[in-house]
Amino acid sequence: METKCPVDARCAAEISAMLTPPSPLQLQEYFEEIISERKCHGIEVKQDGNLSKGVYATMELKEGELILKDKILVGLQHVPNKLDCLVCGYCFQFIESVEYQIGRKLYLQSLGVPSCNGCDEGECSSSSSNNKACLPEGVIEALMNGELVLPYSDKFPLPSTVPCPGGCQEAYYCSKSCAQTDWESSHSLLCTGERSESVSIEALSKFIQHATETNDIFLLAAKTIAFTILRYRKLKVANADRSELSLLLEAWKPISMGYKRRWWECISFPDDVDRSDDTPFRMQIQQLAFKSLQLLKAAIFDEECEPLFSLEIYGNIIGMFELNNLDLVVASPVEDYFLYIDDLPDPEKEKAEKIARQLLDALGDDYSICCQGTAFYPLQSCMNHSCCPNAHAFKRDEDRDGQAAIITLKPILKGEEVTVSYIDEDLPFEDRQALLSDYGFKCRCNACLEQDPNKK
Ligand SMILES: C[S@@+](CC[C@H](N)C(=O)[O-])C[C@H]1O[C@@H](n2cnc3c(N)ncnc32)[C@H](O)[C@@H]1O
Repeated sequence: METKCPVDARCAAEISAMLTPPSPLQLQEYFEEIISERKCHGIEVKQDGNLSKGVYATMELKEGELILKDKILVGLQHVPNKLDCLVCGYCFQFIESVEYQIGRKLYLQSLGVPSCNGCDEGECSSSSSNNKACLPEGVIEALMNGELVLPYSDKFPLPSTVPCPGGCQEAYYCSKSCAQTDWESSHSLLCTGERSESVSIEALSKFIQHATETNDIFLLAAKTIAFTILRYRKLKVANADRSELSLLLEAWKPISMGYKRRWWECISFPDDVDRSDDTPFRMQIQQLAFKSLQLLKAAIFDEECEPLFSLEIYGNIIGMFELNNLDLVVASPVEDYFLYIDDLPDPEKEKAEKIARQLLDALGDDYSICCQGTAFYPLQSCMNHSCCPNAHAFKRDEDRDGQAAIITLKPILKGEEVTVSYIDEDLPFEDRQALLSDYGFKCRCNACLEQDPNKK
């Protein structure tokens, strides 16, 4: 049976206003501001005749050019990945020191905490299953408390850790400014520490537990809702005379720009479920979202922002993450450190390897895992797919935080659309179309038109 949410009926008019796509003018103004803020050159966001937006070149672009670095609007490090990498909770750069990152991982391994082999999207492996060498006593502690400094680690400096100002001991930052910005943008409502501004820390913990056990996309949806509520409160202080709805729509504007559909309607159908179970599967997903929403409501409800707690809005927020294919990946300095040692000339290498080799053996195959998560990038999420793309997301050596970098793959003419591939474009035609059907469209790029067996 379809899940009914009372807020959907009570706030129908507000929800409809929130889900109405922005007008071409609103869209143009919003993205012009973002493009100028990000100091990007040579691109614009435009709608086509069907009101679907895309990114277009406003000048000739050369091959290999960085065309945009996009900041995260809301982002999240995957929960299992938190055990492998300690990163800033706002900008997602690695923090503390190479020694601490290694020591922390070894310490968690020694407690039997499973490691998530994130970069390969592999399965979580239990550390005890690998044949890892033991280290002399006290090495792990010395790595973590700074007593053991590894040779050449000064070539890979990391910012020291700043704890969450709310005292939750779960979020850490690279600077006071990242801590403050995250606090003001969403964390003050989602913090479980003593300074939390949530309605109930107990309810919040229940919501977090449910999301951790089911799908951490709910944590990202909660961040989006907290972000909108906090923007609403700030706007209200500065514009006391404006109506609640106009303030809510203004607060919601950055999210309103993202392409959305209801999560239970657009979620990829799992391979291991019988196709005839499509309807029950989608109803189950809707029920799961409703359960999560009720837990979140008990934790951070704000009456003036009630439409944000409707299943319709919650489903559309999660669907936005589902359809926008925006992985958050940050390379680990631990990997760079070991590669650096390996590249040293002798006799420096021989000396440095004495300790490096022992650490590598103790860490095992998963010695270095990148930071992995999901994020919403306002500009990158406007890019359409092509199986013969002219740009791609590519992190250069200097890209050490969660920002997305888009680089051209070939020269792009003025007025041409800038496209990326959402999938592995080297797959055969049928496999590509099957994967793209999860995004709700049939690709008609030149490669697909050429390879379509049914082409006339
Ligand atoms: C990340 S958004 C891209 C921006 C989107 N066109 C918009 O209006 O916001 C992904 C969605 O755009 C549409 N899309 C992307 N590439 C497409 C393509 N090659 N052909 C048709 N639709 C496409 C699909 O609806 C997809 O779910």
